[in-house]
Amino acid sequence: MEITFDELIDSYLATNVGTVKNFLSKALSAHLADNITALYADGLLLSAGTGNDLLVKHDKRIRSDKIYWLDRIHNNVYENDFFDLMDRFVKHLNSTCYTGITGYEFHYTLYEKGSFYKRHLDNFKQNGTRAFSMIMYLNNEVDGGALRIYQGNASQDITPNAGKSVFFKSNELEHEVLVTHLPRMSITGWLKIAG
Ligand SMILES: O=C(O)CCC(=O)C(=O)O
Ligand SMILES: [Fe+2]
Repeated sequence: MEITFDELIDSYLATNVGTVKNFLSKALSAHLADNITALYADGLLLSAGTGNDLLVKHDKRIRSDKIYWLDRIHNNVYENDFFDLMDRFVKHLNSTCYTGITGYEFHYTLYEKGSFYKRHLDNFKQNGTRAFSMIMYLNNEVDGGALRIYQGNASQDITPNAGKSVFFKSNELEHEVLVTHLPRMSITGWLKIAG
């Protein structure tokens, strides 16, 4: 069993914000970064929306990242390694914390230089199906682009280094992505409970 799983869960239980370095191996994060770079070069990344799926807005004043949804159907060997890792993590989380996660969704995210995502909650509905937010960073070089997470009057900044993962409850913690001065790459997703 990956020790990073327990480190991520323990830090979540202690502070409401789980973080762990090397959730993704160096090799896997490098391959995933290559994939997102290729998708970007091919023009396959889309402007991300906000709000629910029925009413997707593309408001560049709120967020300016670009995304690409991951799916096992794409049959990419590294993306499937990522999904295998997530399957092991969800199984471990459910068996140790009785979280009842039944699904997930993940997308690649690219913040071009100058991009950001203003303060928000990932799940603003009482009964939304997004239970936990989870982000894995793919960048070797970082300049700006911290993830700022708010709790009460306090906030903490998380530097988006390659391999690091962040994990928190989707309907509890407001957060924002500060302006990045270099391209910033990640996989962003949600662990879901039945709706
Ligand atoms: O990339 C991050 O650090 C956070 C992204 C985020 O908040 C989101 O996509 O909802
Ligand atoms: Fe978010």
